[in-house]
Amino acid sequence: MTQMTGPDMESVDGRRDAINTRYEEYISSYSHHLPMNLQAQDVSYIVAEGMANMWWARLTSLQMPWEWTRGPKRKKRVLNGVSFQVNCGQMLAILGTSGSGKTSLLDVLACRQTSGELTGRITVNGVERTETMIKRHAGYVRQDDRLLPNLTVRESLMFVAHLKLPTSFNKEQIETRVDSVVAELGLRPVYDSKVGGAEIRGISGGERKRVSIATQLLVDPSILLLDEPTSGLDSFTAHHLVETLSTLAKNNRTILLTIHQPRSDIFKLFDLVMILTEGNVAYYGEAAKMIPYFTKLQYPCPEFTNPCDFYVDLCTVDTKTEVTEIESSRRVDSLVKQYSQEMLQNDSGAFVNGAEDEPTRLRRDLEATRLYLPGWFTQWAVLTRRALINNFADYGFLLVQIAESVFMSLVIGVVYLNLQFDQYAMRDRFALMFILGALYPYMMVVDVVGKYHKERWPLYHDLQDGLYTPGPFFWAKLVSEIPEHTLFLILYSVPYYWLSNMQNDALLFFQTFVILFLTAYCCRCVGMAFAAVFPTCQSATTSAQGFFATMLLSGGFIINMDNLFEGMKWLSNVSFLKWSYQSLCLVELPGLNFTCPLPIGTCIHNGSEALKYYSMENIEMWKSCTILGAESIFFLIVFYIALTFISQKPQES
Ligand SMILES: Nc1ncnc2c1ncn2[C@@H]1O[C@H](COP(=O)(O)OP(=O)(O)OP(=O)(O)O)[C@@H](O)[C@H]1O
Repeated sequence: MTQMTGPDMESVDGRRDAINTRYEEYISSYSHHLPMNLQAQDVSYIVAEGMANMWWARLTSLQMPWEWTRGPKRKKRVLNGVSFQVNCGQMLAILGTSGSGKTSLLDVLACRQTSGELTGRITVNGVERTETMIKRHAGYVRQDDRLLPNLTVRESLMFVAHLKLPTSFNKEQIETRVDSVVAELGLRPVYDSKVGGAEIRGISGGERKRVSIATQLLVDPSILLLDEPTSGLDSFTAHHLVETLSTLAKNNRTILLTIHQPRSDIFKLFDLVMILTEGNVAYYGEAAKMIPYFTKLQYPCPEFTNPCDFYVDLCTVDTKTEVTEIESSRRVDSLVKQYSQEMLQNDSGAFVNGAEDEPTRLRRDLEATRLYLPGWFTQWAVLTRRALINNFADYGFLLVQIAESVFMSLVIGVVYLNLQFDQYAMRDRFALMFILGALYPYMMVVDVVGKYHKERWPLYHDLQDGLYTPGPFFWAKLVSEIPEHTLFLILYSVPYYWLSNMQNDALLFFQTFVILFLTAYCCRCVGMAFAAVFPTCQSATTSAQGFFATMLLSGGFIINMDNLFEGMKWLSNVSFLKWSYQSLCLVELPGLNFTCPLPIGTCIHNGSEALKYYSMENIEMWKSCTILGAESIFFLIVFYIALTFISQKPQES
C-alpha cells in the first residue's frame, strides 16, 4: 500500500475542505438537496427468537442471561428477499398488518437493527449505504416521538438545530433555518406553545408529529424515513400530514413511510406502494398500478371498498380458525410467489447496479469527510440549557418536590417539637439526626428514578441518532440538577431546625445543611445509577429501595455498631446513611448539656458522653464528608458506565 505524502496529502486535505464548504453551502441553501435514490436488493433479515437482547441487557431486565434450549436456536425471518427502489422526488408507502416487518425494514435501512443477520444489498445512488452516510443524509422519524414535554416548539427546534447544524452556522443562520422548517411544516401558529405530553396538555398529536418531522428536516436530509407518522391521528389530520410529506418529496427528497391501512384519499398521494406480509413482498410498484395488478391475479377490489384495506387483508394470514388459517396461508403464499415471478419477468435492469456517477463519488467523499459539527463543549452547553429550561418549566413536578421537602421537614419538626435536655430528649436527639439523614434522601431516590425513566426514551433516540454523546449529557445532567437540588435542600433544612429546638448557631446550621446536602446528593446519584442500569421504572425503584433499606439497617441507629453482626460490619462502612447520621450527631451533640433528674441509673451529662455511649467518640467530620463525596462519585461512575454501555431503551416502551 502506498502512503500519501507531502503534496498528495495537501491535495486530499484541500479537496476535503472544498467538500466541507460545498456541504455547508448545500446545507445552508434550503432548496438545494443532493438527489438520492435508495435501493434495496434481496434484503433478508433473520433474528434469533427470544434473544433480542445481549446477556447483560437481559440480566438488567431481571431475565436469565442465557437461554438453555434443546437443539439449535429458532430463527425468525423478519424480512425475506425485499427489493425496491425509491428515487428522489418519490414517496413510498409500506403497508402491512402488525408484525409484517414494516418497522424492521425501516430500522434496517437506517442501520438501526440491534441484532440479527442481514443479507442483501442496500445502496444510495448505487453506493453501498453505510451508517455514517445514513446518519448524514437521512432522517428517521419514529412512531413515538422523543420531544421534551416542557419545552415550546421553538425551544425544541432551536436546541436540535444547535446540536445538529455545522459550527459554521451563526445565530441568525440557525434562526433562519428553524424558521424555514417551521414554515414548511405549517407550525407557525404553535411556534410558542408547549409541546406537552402524557401529563401536560400541549399541542395536538398531529402537530407533535410535525414537530418530530421538523427536528429531522433541520439538516435538510435527502432521505426521510417515517414509522407510522399517521398513527393516532384523525383522518383529516392524517391526510394533511401525508399531503405535507408529499410536498416534501416533490421538493427533491426521497420519502419512505410505513402506514396501517390508509384512507383512499391518502392512498392517492403515494407514488409507490409496497405490501409486506410476514417479511415478504406481496406487491411493490406504482400506487396507481396496484389495483390493476391484483385484478389481473383475479382479485379485483369490490366497489365502495378502500383498496388498501382490501389488499392488506388479502395479503394477511387469518388465524381466527384452523380452516381460515390454512386457506389464507395458501393465498398469501401464492400472492408472494406470483409477485416474485412477476419481478423476475420484469427485471429489465431497472435497478441501478453499481454505476458510479459524479454525485455518487461526491457522496462517498462526503462520507469520508469530517463535518465540523458541534463539539463536546457546545453539546454540553446546549444540553445544560435545555435541561435547566425543561426542569424549571415543569411547574407541576417542581411544586410537588417543593411541597415534599417542606412537608417532610415540618413533619419531622412537629414530631420532635421543642426538644428539651433531659435523658429522654437526649435519645430523641439521636433519633432526630438519623431520621433527618434518611427520610428526605429516601424520597430523593424514588423521585430521581421516576424522573430519569421519563427521560430515557428521548435519551435513547438522541444517542442512537448521534445527536450528542453520553459524556456531554452526563455532565449537563449533573450541572443542571444542582440548582433544584440546592433549592429543595434549603427548604428541607429550615423548618425542622427551628421547630425541634436545635442549637441556635449559624455555623452549626450551615454544617448540618452541608451534610444533608451531601447525603441527599449521594442518594440522587444512587437513584440515577439504578435508573440507568435497570430497564424498567419498577425494577429500578424496587432495587434502589432494597439497597436503601440495607444502608438504613446498617446505618448505626437501628442497632449499636458494637452489637452489629461481624459479617455486616463491612456493610456499615459503606452505608452512606451511617456516615451522614454520625456526622450530623457530631455537629449537633457536643455543645449540649443534659439534666439528670434521677439519682439512680446511668446518667449522660453532656453531648460528648452521649457520643461515647453510642460508640461515636472517634468519628471525624472530614472523614464522613469525604466518604459521602466518594460514594457519590462511585455511583456517578456507575451511572456514566450504564449510560455508555447499556442501551437506555426503557422496557416499558
Ligand atoms: N430483534 C428482534 N428479535 C426478535 N423478533 C424480532 C426482532 N425484530 C423484529 N422481530 C419480529 O419481527 C416481526 C416484525 O416486527 P416489526 O416491528 O417490523 O413489525 P411491524 O410491521 O412494524 O408491526 P407494527 O405495525 O405492529 O409496528 C415481529 O413479529 C417482531 O416480533
